[in-house]
Amino acid sequence: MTMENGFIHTTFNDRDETPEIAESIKIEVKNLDLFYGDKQALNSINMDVYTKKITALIGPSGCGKSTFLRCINRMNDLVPNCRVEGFVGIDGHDVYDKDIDVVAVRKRVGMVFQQPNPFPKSIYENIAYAPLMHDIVKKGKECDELVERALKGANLWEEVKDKLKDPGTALSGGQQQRLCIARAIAVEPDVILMDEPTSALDPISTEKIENLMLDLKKNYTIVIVTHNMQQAARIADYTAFFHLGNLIEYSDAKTLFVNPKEKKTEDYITGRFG
Ligand SMILES: Nc1ncnc2c1ncn2[C@@H]1O[C@H](COP(=O)(O)OP(=O)(O)OP(=O)(O)O)[C@@H](O)[C@H]1O
Repeated sequence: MTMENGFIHTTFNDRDETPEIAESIKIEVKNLDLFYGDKQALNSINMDVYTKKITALIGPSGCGKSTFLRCINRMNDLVPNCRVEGFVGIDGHDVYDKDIDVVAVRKRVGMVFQQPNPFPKSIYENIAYAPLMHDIVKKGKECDELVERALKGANLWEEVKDKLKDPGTALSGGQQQRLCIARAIAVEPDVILMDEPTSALDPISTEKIENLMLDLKKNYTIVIVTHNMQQAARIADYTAFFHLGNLIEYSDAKTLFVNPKEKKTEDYITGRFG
């Protein structure tokens, strides 16, 4: 389908014409405020993220997309002077509950970053390290099978099956990013967060990752930050537009791109600012 606003000429990929009526909620965000020191970076965000869907976060630089993404697995805990108020729930469990095991949260919520960041270890060890540490598998056959499964799940197996002992860092950028995705799915998360996962990649590697995301959403809930609106239109089921720390509009992707309700959203997607 061709976009009607004249700016993005793309087709919507693999998505129903009308969204399902009753989606199940995987992540519930209520009245979320975030401060870096005195500076408020997120203002009372309310948003439900739906199970086994791709949700894209878009908006101009500095609007809070990455900050919001990092709230979901508490990566912002690692930032000094960062304070979070409000509720982030995964399957109804408060991620910021004082008794919650943060390591367990990060195991359920995997993350893939802008720059592929394989460990300085072999391809095999990149995948096996966390599952062995978390006692998900035992060394040997069980672990070998998991490594194969994760690499197949990330559409990388055929390219690396004969060189599993080679360093992960020796792969191409696109292969390294798929290795990082394989590493994320190896611990069997529910949610995968992706922070501009293709911005460092060439168009062919980008297409492979986008196709991979469409495969992965059969099993995982995916939230992706992207600067690339065409990418959001191609792959996302839902899209959220942020501006200056506010969630301006959130809807199924088709509505947001073709028939946005807010003037600010329309101005952004038609290239008037940002
Ligand atoms: N560690 C930090 N300490 C202080 N301020 C920060 C920190 N990280 C982000 N910010 C500020 O918070 C705001 C939101 O930043 P964030 O990186 O979340 O935006 P973004 O929409 O992801 O931007 P970009 O698209 O450029 O990555 C910005 O004003 C930024 O300067």
